[in-house]
Amino acid sequence: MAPVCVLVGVPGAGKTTTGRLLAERLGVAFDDTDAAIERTAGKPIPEIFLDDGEPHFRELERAAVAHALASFDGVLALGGGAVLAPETRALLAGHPVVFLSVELSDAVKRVGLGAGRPLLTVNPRATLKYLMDQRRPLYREVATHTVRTDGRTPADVADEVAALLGQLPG
Ligand SMILES: Nc1ncnc2c1ncn2[C@@H]1O[C@H](COP(=O)(O)OP(=O)(O)OP(=O)(O)O)[C@@H](O)[C@H]1O
Ligand SMILES: O=C(O)C1=C[C@@H](O)[C@@H](O)[C@H](O)C1
Ligand SMILES: [Mg+2]
Repeated sequence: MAPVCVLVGVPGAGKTTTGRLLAERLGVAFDDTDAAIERTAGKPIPEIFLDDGEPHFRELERAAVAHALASFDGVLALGGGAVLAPETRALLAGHPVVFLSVELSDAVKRVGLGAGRPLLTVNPRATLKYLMDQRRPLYREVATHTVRTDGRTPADVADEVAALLGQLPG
């Protein structure tokens, strides 16, 4: 069993929003490693960061991604920072991975004040720029496809991803 599609990208790329729409279109389940971590930990991500720290969150994230890649057969959205882990990048090889790209200006509009996103509570614009610069090469490394999302609706993005998946072998 393996996901039909794995979505990666920075916060605000639209992984959750587009992923849900894509799963509907494909008639498969949707899951989000952020939601899986919250189910396991029994508390929201901002609380995990506060109570246990980011390194503990990253441990939970590595385990959640590994579990989902081995056992989930729908559309899977990864947390924005999941690709930071070399083990996760290695596990993604061989999966259909779509990098949802977004420019800083659209991402800033989409995340607003960063509510619910513990890394973005102070100066979301500067932090997003840092995260994008740090992670863009990692998203590109794991991606089999890249889809631009700037100025496009989630439905339009989901349609393009669905079309790309139709071209994947097997
Ligand atoms: N293509 C789009 N156009 C406009 N708004 C969008 C688009 N995609 C997502 N949004 C909006 O941007 C916000 C963030 O989207 P979403 O939560 O799906 O991002 P994400 O990639 O899952 O972020 P995170 O990594 O923090 O989980 C939501 O309010 C969503 O409605
Ligand atoms: O970009 C990140 O590092 C994060 C993104 C979210 O999806 C969550 O996984 C968490 O808030 C950390
Ligand atoms: Mg999300």
